[in-house]
Amino acid sequence: MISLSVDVEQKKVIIIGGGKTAEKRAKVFLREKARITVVSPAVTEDLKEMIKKKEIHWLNRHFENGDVTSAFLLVIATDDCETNDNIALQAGNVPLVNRVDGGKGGNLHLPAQFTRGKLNVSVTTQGASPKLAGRLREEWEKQFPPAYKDYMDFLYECRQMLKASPLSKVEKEMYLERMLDPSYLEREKQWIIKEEIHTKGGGSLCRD
Ligand SMILES: C[C@@]1(CC(=O)O)c2cc3[nH]c(cc4nc(cc5[nH]c(cc(n2)[C@H]1CCC(=O)O)[C@@](C)(CC(=O)O)[C@@H]5CCC(=O)O)C(CC(=O)O)=C4CCC(=O)O)c(CCC(=O)O)c3CC(=O)O
Ligand SMILES: NC(=O)C1=CN([C@@H]2O[C@H](COP(=O)(O)OP(=O)(O)OC[C@H]3O[C@@H](n4cnc5c(N)ncnc54)[C@H](O)[C@@H]3O)[C@@H](O)[C@H]2O)C=CC1
Repeated sequence: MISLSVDVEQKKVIIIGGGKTAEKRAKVFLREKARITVVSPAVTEDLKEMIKKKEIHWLNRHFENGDVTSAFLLVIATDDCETNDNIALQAGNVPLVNRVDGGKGGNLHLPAQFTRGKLNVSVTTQGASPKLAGRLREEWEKQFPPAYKDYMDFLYECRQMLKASPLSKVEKEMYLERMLDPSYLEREKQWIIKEEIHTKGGGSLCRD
């Protein structure tokens, strides 16, 4: 298995099951602006809230064969292994299948993850120890303070400026390396380097 970043915005995500794990998945995919349908005869309080707010769609019944055909990403999250096996069998043409009980027929795991703007850090143990994945996420979150959000925008902006500049490959490399020094988490230092690149012919400069 390899880790990929997948854009699910406006993509159809179908979640079978309405329990605690289904709720966790619905929250993750809603944050990413997917179009979510939950199929389950019962849903958690939080899912009910999301349904009431029309953030997600609910089919209030048990799974039926054919429910999954239009999914871009399917989450199989009932608490019944045989039902999950049957759903997996129906999902042959679904590109992405997350089977939360770790059984056969899934082709992706949800990693433990966090973001700081454009930075996304995620880790998976492929079912060996979800708890270890969570523990690592907690440790790494501490290493990346909230200031990283703006820092990521700064790195992005500088890289675009460098790409548009007439600087040599070696000089560009030097700037890309220098910006990784932790001191550039400070706004004032960010401004200094941006001005420097701009003076040397690198793209436009916007001060917010
Ligand atoms: C295969 C996978 C599903 C998939 O492919 O998506 C899966 C499967 C199962 N998890 C179970 C249990 C627990 N899962 C967690 C936590 C997380 N589990 C997550 C992912 C995954 N879990 C995928 C593998 C990813 C990997 O290994 O890296 C995380 C990373 C992401 C998320 O789910 O949001 C999230 C941490 C997020 C964070 O902290 O950031 C905890 C700890 C806790 O809740 O504190 C426990 C209790 C302790 C324990 O049991 O270990 C059970 C048994 C259930 C039962 O006993 O009934 C199964 C089924 C089985 O393995 O049989
Ligand atoms: N992080 C993870 O990935 C975790 C995964 N799990 C796994 O997730 C699975 C579900 O666990 P929970 O969410 O805790 O269970 P839960 O008991 O909270 O929810 C199960 C849901 O499935 C629904 N359901 C049952 N039969 C159905 C059917 N035929 N069609 C549609 N919906 C149906 C029920 O109505 C209920 O909403 C378990 O297999 C467990 O092993 C559990 C904990 C963590």
